Amino acid sequence: MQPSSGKNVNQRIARISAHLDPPDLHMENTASVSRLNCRAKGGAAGFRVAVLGAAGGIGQPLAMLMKMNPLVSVLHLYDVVNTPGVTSDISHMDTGAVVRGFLGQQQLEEALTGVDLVIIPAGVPRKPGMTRDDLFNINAGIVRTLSEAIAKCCPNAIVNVISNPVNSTVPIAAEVFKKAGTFDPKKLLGVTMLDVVRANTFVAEVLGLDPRDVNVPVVGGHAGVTILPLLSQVKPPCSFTPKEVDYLTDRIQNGGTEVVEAKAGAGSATLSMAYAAVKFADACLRGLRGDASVVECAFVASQVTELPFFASKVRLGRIGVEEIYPLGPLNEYERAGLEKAKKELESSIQKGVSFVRK
Ligand SMILES: NC(=O)C1=CN([C@@H]2O[C@H](COP(=O)(O)OP(=O)(O)OC[C@H]3O[C@@H](n4cnc5c(N)ncnc54)[C@H](O)[C@@H]3O)[C@@H](O)[C@H]2O)C=CC1
Ligand SMILES: O=C([O-])CC(=O)C(=O)O
Repeated sequence: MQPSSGKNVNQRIARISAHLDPPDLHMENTASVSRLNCRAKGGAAGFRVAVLGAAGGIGQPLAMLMKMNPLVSVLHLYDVVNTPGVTSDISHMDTGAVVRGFLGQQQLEEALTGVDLVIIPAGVPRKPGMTRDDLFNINAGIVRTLSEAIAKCCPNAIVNVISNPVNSTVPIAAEVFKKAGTFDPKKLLGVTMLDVVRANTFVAEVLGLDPRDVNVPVVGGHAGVTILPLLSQVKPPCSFTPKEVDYLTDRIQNGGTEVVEAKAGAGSATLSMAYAAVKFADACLRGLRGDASVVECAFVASQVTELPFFASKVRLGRIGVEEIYPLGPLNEYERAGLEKAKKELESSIQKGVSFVRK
């Protein structure tokens, strides 16, 4: 019995292998990967996406949700630690995207080659008592290194920057791309979607609505007073008392700190951020596919104000950011908030620029 059952198994493997493309070389580097971890024929058509920092608190659920996205055909998971395990785990999900893992700096370029969208949640998160700017010293260097590799390996990809402080890391990426001669302002986007997601949730609570029916534009940047919700432009149209405006503005601006404090040293928002990142990445991919009227808020190179970068509503299309919308009519409260936001943003942007130019 023994020899014949072994033979049957081998025949079965041979039959399955005949339906598979050549083995995925990247995966062969990982621990328990067999010949069967190859790309199945008939895998979904779609976009190629890389997640840099894929083994982290945001990276893992983000990778899982991207594996569930029908617009994704190939998902590259890169980190400096633990990608073999995360890749093996996620690759068992019976969704269309093929998952490949890349571990360590020596595999970074391979992870980036040929991708359409790069999502960057790599870097350290806050602990209670820290500001996002306190992360600059570590995360600036990480984003610079990753951006250099992007400029080299996938200069035409759309780049979604999540790593904090976003107000500085986006200018850092822009400077790296400028140095490399690859900067395309339409393709570099700082992810501020979590501010919109929070604003929709908190406003819906106050109004007694389903958050899915609420849309709050949040402009400026992604830290404290630079996060400027435009409560006068909420859809559906509504009004708030001055007390509600104060409460909502404060809660939206400090939503990140609320989570940092609740996690008490164990990091910052990861699950809601992964959700927001995937919502935003999906919008970028729908734009790339050619869908009409894909509009989201993002921190981009902009002429909406006198600052070189600013978050506002943008229309996403085949080439990335196809249109940046003006802020629209602001009330007095929002105009005062805008002045405060610009002051802080200016120095955060300059700090990022100087980091690369120094
Ligand atoms: N834009 C936004 O709205 C938000 C941004 N963030 C930021 O996202 C970043 C990541 O947060 P978490 O996932 O919670 O942190 P984490 O520490 O759980 O994960 C970060 C991951 O990055 C990896 N990493 C470190 N250096 C790397 C490098 N050179 N190349 C590739 N990967 C590298 C680490 O190994 C780790 O797996 C933080 O900077 C955090 O402040 C967090 C929440 C919201
Ligand atoms: O607050 C943090 O450090 C993480 C973050 O950006 C957010 O949750 O909005």
